[in-house]
Amino acid sequence: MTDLPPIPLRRLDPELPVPTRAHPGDAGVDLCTSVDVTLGPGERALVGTGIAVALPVGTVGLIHPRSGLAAKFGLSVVNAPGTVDAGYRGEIKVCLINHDTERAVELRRGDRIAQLLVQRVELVEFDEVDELDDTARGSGGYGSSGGHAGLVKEGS
Ligand SMILES: O=c1ccn([C@H]2C[C@H](O)[C@@H](COP(=O)(O)OP(=O)(O)OP(=O)(O)O)O2)c(=O)[nH]1
Repeated sequence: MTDLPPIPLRRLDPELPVPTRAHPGDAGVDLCTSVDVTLGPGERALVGTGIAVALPVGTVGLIHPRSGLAAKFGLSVVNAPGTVDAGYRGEIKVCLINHDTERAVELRRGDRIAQLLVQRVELVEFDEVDELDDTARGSGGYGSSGGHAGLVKEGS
């Protein structure tokens, strides 16, 4: 359910299906690879999906991995989530990576390899200042709150 109008989509590869949700209410629509590809352990490849879209300004397309392929084969997206800018009209591509250390992943043309989510984004401007306001977190990050034996608190 959205108040955005339907997003224009071109099938650059008419034999591949229009991306759809696996179930009503799913956040993403599945993207297919337009090519056969075998990824050895640790290998990556940029694959086409055969589709191009015209996203409205104020939205972004995010390319996420599919959790089933990630859990079962170690397949992910190198730059997850990939960013599809509203002004982009080229073919959506997915930079896949096989994180498994032993087994190759074989993908066939038409396999659903990733998912595309469309979200609204704030197109903010930035205002350079000399000082930022104080907060409880301050400049703490990168595990500063602990929660794991390997995350040693600064100063301890
Ligand atoms: O997973 C992705 C990521 C990006 N793109 C396309 C759409 C996006 O609008 C464009 C540029 O992506 P990004 O800004 O992430 O790449 P860049 O390396 O900064 O390239 P550029 O200099 O063209 O912005 O490439 C994809 O098809 N798939």
